[in-house]
Amino acid sequence: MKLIIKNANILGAEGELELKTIVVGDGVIESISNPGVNDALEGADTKVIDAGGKLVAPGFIDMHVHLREPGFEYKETIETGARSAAKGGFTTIACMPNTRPVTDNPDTVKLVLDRAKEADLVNVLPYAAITKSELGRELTDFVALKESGAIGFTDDGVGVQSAQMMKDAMKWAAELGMPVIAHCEDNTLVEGAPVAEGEFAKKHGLKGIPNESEAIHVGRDILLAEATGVHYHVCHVSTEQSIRLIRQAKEIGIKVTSEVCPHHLILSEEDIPGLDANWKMNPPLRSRRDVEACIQAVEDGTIDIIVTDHAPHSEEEKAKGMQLAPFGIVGFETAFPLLYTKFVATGKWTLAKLIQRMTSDPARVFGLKAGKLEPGAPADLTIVDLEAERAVDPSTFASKGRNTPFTDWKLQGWPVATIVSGKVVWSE
Ligand SMILES: NC(=O)N[C@@H](CC(=O)O)C(=O)O
Ligand SMILES: [Zn+2]
Ligand SMILES: [Zn+2]
Repeated sequence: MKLIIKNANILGAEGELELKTIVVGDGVIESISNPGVNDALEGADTKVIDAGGKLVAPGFIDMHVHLREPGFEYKETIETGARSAAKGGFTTIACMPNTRPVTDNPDTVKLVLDRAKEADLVNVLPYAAITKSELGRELTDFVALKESGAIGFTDDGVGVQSAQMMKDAMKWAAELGMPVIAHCEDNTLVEGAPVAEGEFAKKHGLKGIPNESEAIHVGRDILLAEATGVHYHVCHVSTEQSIRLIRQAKEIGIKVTSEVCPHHLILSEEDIPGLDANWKMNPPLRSRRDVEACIQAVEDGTIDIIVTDHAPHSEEEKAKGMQLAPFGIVGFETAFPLLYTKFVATGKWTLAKLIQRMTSDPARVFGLKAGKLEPGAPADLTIVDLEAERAVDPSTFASKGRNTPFTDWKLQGWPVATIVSGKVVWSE
């Protein structure tokens, strides 16, 4: 059966919107034509969606998410996480290995892939751990993990503290042609601190996380990437200093790429309203200066992609308060409207630039066959109502997680339908 999407506004080569008809067959885009050209195809064996002039974009790709299964199903499952992703317009997501057991063995990689297949919603790409149980003591079996379907190695949730361990990991990964994805954090500089150094920490008598705790690892790892030739990708960049180091490394041709989260582009520590753990995440909200540096870095390409770091936790856990609650906020269902409202509707970025950082750029960085609207590409599509405006209401989330600092924010540009391999996996 063919799928025909009529009255689709798609981004043209110059970033302008053009009304087109998209024809999908066998899960693949067959053609993109001017209105009317393919009317004859409409018939018995076709399903027609009238997009009514709404934006039809390549499905969003999120290369940093936490699905919590196996082990923490009370926070999220692969199915609820995948549904939440679909609701946010994402069609491909890459999940972190800080599950229980940690995804440090082929069986767990396979379990994640099997559950994702059963859920049959979005494409789920698993990362595997760099070290066993993410304890930083012993490397995992990279060859077996690659064979089982892992797409890269990371100990996200914690930094790899030993430089020698990181160097060995990079050597092996380089040999296998796999990327190393790093949560950059020096434990000796952050012990027990729940928020960033700054006015908020001072006012509430909390220990502060300094910027160097991130940038020290970024600098160290760039040197190790240079020495080993690995593709090194920096997780959730949040400081001016990290950006300076990445910019310089790119200039001299080291294979480094990086990502940033919507909250680090929009919120600073000055915005935290009080001791509410829905504002607690790792890395923490930093200074306004850091936020501006992150925005600048997305604009000039120092930061390649935008990711959510979707990190659901239960309400009980988040109720433990700023000091004791776990780090992390949910991200799928607010990401696009937040970025559209703050950067595109205000005229700071073009729509094409935002979409690029969420689709073709992640596909380029990680070598995925996705992220583009063209004949032959998988029919992974997102339909977005750029006019729709409404307030964020966590009680409506498909995710089990309700932990967001954006409750009641009035946002514009909401996804209305998500299509994966030509199949509608979510619609309003
Ligand atoms: N980002 C977070 O604040 N938390 C993540 C871990 C991580 O991404 O480092 C989590 O797993 O909850
Ligand atoms: Zn992390
Ligand atoms: Zn993470």
